[in-house]
Amino acid sequence: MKKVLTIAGSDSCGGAGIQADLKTFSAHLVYGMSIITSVTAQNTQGVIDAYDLPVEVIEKQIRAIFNDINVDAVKIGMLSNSRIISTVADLLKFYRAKNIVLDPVMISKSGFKLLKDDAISSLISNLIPICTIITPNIHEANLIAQMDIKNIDDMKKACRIINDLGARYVLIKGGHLNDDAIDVLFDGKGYYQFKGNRIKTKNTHGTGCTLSSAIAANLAKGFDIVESISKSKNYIQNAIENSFSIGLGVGPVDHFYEFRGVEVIKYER
Ligand SMILES: Nc1ncnc2c1ncn2[C@@H]1O[C@H](COP(=O)(O)OP(=O)(O)OP(=O)(O)O)[C@@H](O)[C@H]1O
Ligand SMILES: Cc1ncc(CO)c(N)n1
Repeated sequence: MKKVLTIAGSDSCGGAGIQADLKTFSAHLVYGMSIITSVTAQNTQGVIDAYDLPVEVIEKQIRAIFNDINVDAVKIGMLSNSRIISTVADLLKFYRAKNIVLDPVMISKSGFKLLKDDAISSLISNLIPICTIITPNIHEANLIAQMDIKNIDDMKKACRIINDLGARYVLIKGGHLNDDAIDVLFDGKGYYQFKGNRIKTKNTHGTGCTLSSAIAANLAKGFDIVESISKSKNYIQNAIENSFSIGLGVGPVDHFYEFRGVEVIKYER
């Protein structure tokens, strides 16, 4: 059984963060583990508050896992301040963690800052150089590459800039542009486009968390980077197509659509 670790924040309503990551791992039939960095109070209408765990507690969780278990892939989500970022980076380096998928979470869909403004430079200098792949959305890519991305050509330019900062693979997600949901990968040499059809729904809570966790699960299973992204893009496309409402605001995607097939075996008495 492949073992995948998420280092991220808790989302009380279960659509994003640690909860989305663990659901995604389960749906990919890998064994999921979690390091909680922050506890958020949030629902489908937004993030109400966030409480960061002390770095000592985060460090103890990471040491507990790596001192005992061989981790096949790591997904990094919400790390809210520069002390947490440098602690996580130092420990992942120390334990020689492999297949690190960095989702540089910065701001929630409702506008709550999940990363302090002054921590972006720490994310760039500490985490980008050690990750296997970084998966920013347009807004995050703008801040990291200092650009104003408007189209696919701009996405390509930003990919190259972020690759120069030390990320081996860069996947910029086009969910926030208009038209099709096209994600662009740069592998240091060339570009790949992963094209999804834009689905008209408000229920897209946790799409970024889900995509990055799926990539980590697929890398753990041994697929190469392009195959891992391609499978994960299919997974998120189906998960959004089957998304649903659970409250008044932005609902979650369906991690387990594949398990909801039509029942073919009935019983008789
Ligand atoms: N309406 C949509 N239809 C189809 N695909 C979508 C849609 N919205 C987002 N996606 C896809 O979902 C994935 C996540 O992208 P997105 O840009 O939403 O991430 P994000 O902003 O980091 O998400 P999060 O809200 O979790 O922070 C990408 O593959 C993107 O193309
Ligand atoms: C804890 C958490 N991580 C990530 C996101 C993504 O937006 C969120 N809303 N909450």
